[in-house]
Amino acid sequence: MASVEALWSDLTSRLDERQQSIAVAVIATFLVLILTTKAITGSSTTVDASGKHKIPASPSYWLPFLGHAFSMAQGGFLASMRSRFTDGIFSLKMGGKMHHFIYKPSLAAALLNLHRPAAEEQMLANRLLGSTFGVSKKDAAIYNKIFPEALALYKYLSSEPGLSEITGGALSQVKQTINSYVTFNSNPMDQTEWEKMADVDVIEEGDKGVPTTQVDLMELTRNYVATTAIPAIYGTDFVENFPELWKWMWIYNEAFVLLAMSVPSWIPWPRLQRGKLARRRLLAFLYEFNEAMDKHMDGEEVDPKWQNLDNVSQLVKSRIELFRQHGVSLDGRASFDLALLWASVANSNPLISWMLFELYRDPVLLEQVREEIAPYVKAVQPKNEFGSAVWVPPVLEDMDIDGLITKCPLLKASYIETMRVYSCGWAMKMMYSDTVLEARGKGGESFLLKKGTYAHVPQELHQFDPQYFSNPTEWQAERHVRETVDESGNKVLTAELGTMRPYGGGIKMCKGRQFALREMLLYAAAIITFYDMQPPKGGSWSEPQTRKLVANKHPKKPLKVWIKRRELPLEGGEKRR
Ligand code: HEM
Repeated sequence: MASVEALWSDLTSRLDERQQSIAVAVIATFLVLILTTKAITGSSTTVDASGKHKIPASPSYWLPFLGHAFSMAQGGFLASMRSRFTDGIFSLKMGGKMHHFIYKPSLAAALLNLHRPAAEEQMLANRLLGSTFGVSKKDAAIYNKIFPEALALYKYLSSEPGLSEITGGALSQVKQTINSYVTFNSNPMDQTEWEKMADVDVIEEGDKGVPTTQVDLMELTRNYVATTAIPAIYGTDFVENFPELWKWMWIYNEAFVLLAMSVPSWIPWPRLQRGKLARRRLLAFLYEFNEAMDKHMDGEEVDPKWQNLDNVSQLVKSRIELFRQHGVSLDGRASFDLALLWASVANSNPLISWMLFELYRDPVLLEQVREEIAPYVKAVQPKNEFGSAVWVPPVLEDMDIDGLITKCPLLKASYIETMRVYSCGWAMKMMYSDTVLEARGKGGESFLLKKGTYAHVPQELHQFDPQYFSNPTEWQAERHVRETVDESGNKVLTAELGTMRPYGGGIKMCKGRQFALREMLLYAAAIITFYDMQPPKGGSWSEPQTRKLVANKHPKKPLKVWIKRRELPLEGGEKRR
C-alpha cells in the first residue's frame, strides 16, 4: 500500500494541475467503464422468447469488447468454466462476438451433425484453404463447385477395396522396414533418415552384449510412420525423391495455427517465417509430383526418378483426374495435396509415438497386449545357418489387422486412451442463422444459438471431464474395456470410442478415420513385437511435459528412450521370450 501511495505522489508531483485533473478523469472513466461492464454483462441460463429453448449461461467480464479474450490465454480457464456451468454449454464474449463452448457429448453431436447446406459448412474451411494451404481464390471457387465429387472420392480411403489397399500398402512397407526402425548402426552412413532425425546414439555401455540405441521416440516414430505409410497414398517415388519432406512438414505443422489465423507476414515471428518457408518447400515438392503425374497420365516420358508412379493410390489418381478435368491449376493441386498430406500425418503419427510411450511405461499392460496380439502378428526368427557371427534379421510374416481390431480389446483401448489424453482437436462453426441444438436422450434440453455467433467443441473439455473419466489426467487404457455379449451369446471384451469424438462429425468428419485406426494398431503392434524400450540409463519413466500443437499434444522436451531388439520365437517352433 505504501508503495502505491509513493508511486501516486511521485506521479502527481511530475504533473501540473491541469494534467493531474485529466489523469484523474481518465482513470475514473476507465474504472466506471470496467465496473459498469462487469455489472451489466454475464447471465445465468435463460429461455428464449418462445419459452421453448434455453440461452446458454455466460460469465460477466471486465473489459468491454475484448471480453474474455485474455482469460482464454490462461491454462485451465475453459475447464474452470466447465465446472461452473453444468449445462454442458456456456458462452463467452470475445472481440465483440458471442462464442459458445460445448462439452456435453449429446450437444456436441447435435452441433457436429447439423444439417446445413455444404456451402455453409465450407465457408470457414475455405478461409483455411487459403490461409494455411495457400489455395488461390480462383482454385477455391472451382473446388467449391466440385465439392460433392471431391468428397465422394474419399471412398478410396474410407471404404473397401481402397481401405484394404492402402492398409495393405502400409503393412507391406512395415514388413520390409521393421528391422530398420532402429538399425543399431553407429555410422550415420548406415542409418535411416528417421533415425538421423531422432538424434540417434548407439550406446556402448548398454546391457552386456545387447545392442542398445538412445533415440527421441517422438521423432523416430512419427518419421518412420510417415516414410512407410505415405507410399500407400502418394506412391513410393514421392517419398523417396524428397528425403527432406518430413523435416519441412513438422516445421510447417509448428506454424499451422499462426497461418490459420492469418497472422500478417510483417510481424517478425520466427516460427511463422519458418512455417512459410516450409510451406513453400512442401508446395514445390507437390508441384513437381503433380507435373510428373500429368506426364505419366498423358503417356509422356517422365524423368527417370518418377518411374514408379503406377503405385500411387486410386484416391490420389482420381483426385488429379477430377482437378484436371475442372481446370484446377498446378499450384492449386499442390495446395490441395498439401492439405491431404498434412491430414494424413499430422494427427495419427504423433499419437502412435504417445501410444508406444504409454505402453512401454506400463510393463504389465505391455505384456498383456503382447499376449493378446500374438495370434494376429506372425513374427519369427529364421534359423541361422551361418553361425553366431552373422545376424539374421527376424521376419514379420503377416499381420491380421481385422484380428487386432476385433479381438484385441486392450490394444484398441490403448489407442482410444491415447486419443483421449493426447489429442485435442477443436471443431468450430459459425451460426449463419438462429440454430437450435437439441441434446438427445431423456429430458434432453435444447439451446438456441443466435445468428452471427460461433460454436466451438474443444474435444479436451469432454475428454478431461471428471464426470465421464475418473482421474482424467491419468492414462488408463482399461477404462475403455467393456464386457458385452456377442451374437452367439458369448461374453466378449470390447473397446469403443463411446462419447468421444476425436474425428469430428457430420460432413466434415475425418475421412481417414478407418485408416487411422488400422494404422495406429498396425504400427504399435509391429513395434512392440520387435522392440523393447526403457528410460535411458536405467532411470524411471517421467511424466512428460506437453504443449498443444494444432490437434495433438507434443512433448516439451525430447522423449528419450533406450531401445533394444526383442528375441522372437524361432521359425517353426518355440515361444517368444
Ligand atoms: C487419430 C488420427 C486422426 C484424427 C484424430 C483426425 C481428426 C480429424 C478431424 C477432427 C477432421 C475434421 C476437421 C474439420 O472439422 O475440418 C479431420 C479431417 C480429415 N482427415 Fe483426419 N484425423 C486423423 C487421421 C487421419 C488420417 C490418417 C488421414 C488420411 C490418411 C486423415 C484424413 C483426413 C482428411 C482428408 C480430412 C479432411 C476432410 C475434408 O476435407 O473435409 N485423417 N481429421
